[in-house]
Amino acid sequence: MAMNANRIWRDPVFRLGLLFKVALVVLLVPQIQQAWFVPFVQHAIAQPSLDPWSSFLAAGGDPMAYPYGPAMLLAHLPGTALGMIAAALSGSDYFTGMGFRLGLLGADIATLYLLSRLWPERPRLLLWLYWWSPIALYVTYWNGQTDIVPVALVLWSLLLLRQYRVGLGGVALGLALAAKFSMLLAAPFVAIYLWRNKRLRGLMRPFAIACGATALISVVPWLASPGFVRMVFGTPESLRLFDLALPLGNGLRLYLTPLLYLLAVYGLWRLRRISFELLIAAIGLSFFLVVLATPAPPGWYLWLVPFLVAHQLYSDRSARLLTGMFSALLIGMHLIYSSGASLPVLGLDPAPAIARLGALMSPHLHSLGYTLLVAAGLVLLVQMLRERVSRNDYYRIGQKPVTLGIAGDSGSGKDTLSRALAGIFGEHSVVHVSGDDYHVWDRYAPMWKGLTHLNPRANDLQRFNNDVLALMDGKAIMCRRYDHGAGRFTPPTLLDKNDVVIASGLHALHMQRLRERFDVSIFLDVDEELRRAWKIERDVHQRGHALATVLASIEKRMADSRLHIHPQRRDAGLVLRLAPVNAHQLESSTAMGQVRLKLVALIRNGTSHERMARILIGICGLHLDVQPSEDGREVEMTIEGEVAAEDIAMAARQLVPGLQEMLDIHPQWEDGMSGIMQLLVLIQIEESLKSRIK
Ligand SMILES: Nc1ncnc2c1ncn2[C@@H]1O[C@H](COP(=O)(O)OP(=O)(O)O)[C@@H](O)[C@H]1O
Ligand SMILES: O=C(COP(=O)(O)O)[C@H](O)[C@H](O)COP(=O)(O)O
Repeated sequence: MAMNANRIWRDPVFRLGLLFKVALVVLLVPQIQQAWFVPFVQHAIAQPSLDPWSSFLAAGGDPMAYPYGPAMLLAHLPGTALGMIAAALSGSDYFTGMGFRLGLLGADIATLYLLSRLWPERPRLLLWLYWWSPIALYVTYWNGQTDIVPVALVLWSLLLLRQYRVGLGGVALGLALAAKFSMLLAAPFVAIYLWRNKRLRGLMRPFAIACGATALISVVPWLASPGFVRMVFGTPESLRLFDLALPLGNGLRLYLTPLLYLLAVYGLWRLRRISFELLIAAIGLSFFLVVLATPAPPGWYLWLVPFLVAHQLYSDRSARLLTGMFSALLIGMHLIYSSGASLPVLGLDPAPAIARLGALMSPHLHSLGYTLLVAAGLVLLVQMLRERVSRNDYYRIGQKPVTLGIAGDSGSGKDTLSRALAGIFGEHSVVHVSGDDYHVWDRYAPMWKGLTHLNPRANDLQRFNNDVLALMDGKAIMCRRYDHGAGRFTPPTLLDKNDVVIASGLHALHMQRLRERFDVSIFLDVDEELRRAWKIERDVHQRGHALATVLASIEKRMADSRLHIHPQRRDAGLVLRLAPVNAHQLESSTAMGQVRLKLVALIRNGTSHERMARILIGICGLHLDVQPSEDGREVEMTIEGEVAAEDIAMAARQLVPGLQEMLDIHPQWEDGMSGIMQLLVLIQIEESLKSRIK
């Protein structure tokens, strides 16, 4: 990512833009900076005080001069101080304003850098869309607003959030709030994003503490200052949120902007899981709603620019056309009706000519122009809603749980694979239903003299299927557990819905109605000698059975295994067969964990295996033998070799990048064939989710 940032600095489009912006900094003197912002910051430097707001008012300053918090002042100090030094050396106060504007150029460059880190794929297009953005050029350099500072801080916070650096991310958002309180509009969306993603829920507290503490430390000390309260809280700007209101009689008014904003917050809350991309879309849409629903000052439109850039980066030409139209209408309107800049170095001041043009515009024409602007904005907002949300892959797949069915004989590794998969999604996001919990009787029932556990009649498969289908539909179930230690059932407990449903059991793929609903159906077809060795090891040492009992049970179950368990193999989308590389290892006294295994994977859904094979060989250093079927609908891969968990993680980033946000923030990847099975299941999940989108 940093490489793209370096590419940006070297790009002629950046360098030309920088030259152009330096020229604007030198030549343009925005009225609001000259009349308000610069005198305030200059006073804060020349007359240092812990309460610059009261000090400025006491010196006869304009109460409208600086409606911003301490963080904004902090951002303006360096440039302005430099400018004041240059002014003192040169005897021309012009440099003070230039220093102030250089500070804004710095925030502008920081914003470009942050955008290049957030969306690194197309750096050249990003330069055209942001660095030459007409709205950004107009708001920051012609109108002279300083919203670029809080916008940069919000983007910094979002980038840190995506990197899970929530402490610093909270501080950044707290500083954005302390620069301009309106940035509070973004906070509910960030909170919902952290809360709705179980993998991120634990990050919410540190983020909120860091953000709240920073905002409080940055603002509370000045709440006792009458000057601060008057200049920062008393501004008419924040009251614009209430301008759009429906009169309901008796002085009662329905405020539409807060209403629309709250509906946007609720809309995000309704989503099950929210990707970072959806978070960005939601914040951008809410800013857009607020800006369109109020007679927003030009600075508020700058809040939209990063989100319009993201929209244009990932949409087609129509998004750029619509954004261009919206920008032209916005700038056309505000050039006439908002303050601008003069060019004293060139002896130019377009203000009188613009005022004359404004005088020609009747209120009707002004309203017509504003209506056109809002109409273009609404069309753009609807396009963003459609393309950034409704068509968002994550949005379309994320609203239903991912469901996995794992069947196999006793001791074939169903629970082990279930635990390994829960390790990469995070236990917090997985609900696991085991077929053992649906045995009709406990270990001591006399029925087991006649029936084996492998007989479907010894299991309440109807309830198993209904419960799994309920979880697939996002409903909670009541379920008892079979305790293999005691051989008894535990009392039923509530099993809540979750993002990933894993249903493992002897008969998990037995019922067609259920089998067809799984995103991935897996059959563990372990080498028989290996399975016996595993089962004996486990049943004797973990479940307390006598060796003779286990051996007798294995023999007794052979018929039912062939009759009821193995037929499920033909219905599985993914058949995984673990076998010892050297069969004699099982005969010798090799410890179970030392037996080197190979994996034969039969993949039935026509997954393109070429890239997978390349990465398993290239990144994981494995030996592969790939046998596609004649019709290309199946492929059998024999995988051998040693592979470390970190290589599995790297392969996953390459093979299933789209699933990264579904995994835990610290996925527990496994070494060896277990890790390969984790990877193969993820690949099948992605294939299945793609079919959901079609
Ligand atoms: N991939 C694997 N590698 C090594 N040992 C395994 C693997 N899968 C399962 N085992 C071992 O086999 C035994 C049975 O596994 P388990 O998951 O309980 O099977 P099941 O749930 O199908 O009855 C366990 O003791 C486990 O340690
Ligand atoms: O065959 C199985 C199924 O479990 P699994 O597929 O996990 O082997 C077990 O023997 C029964 O659940 C009884 O358990 P226990 O023998 O503990 O009473």
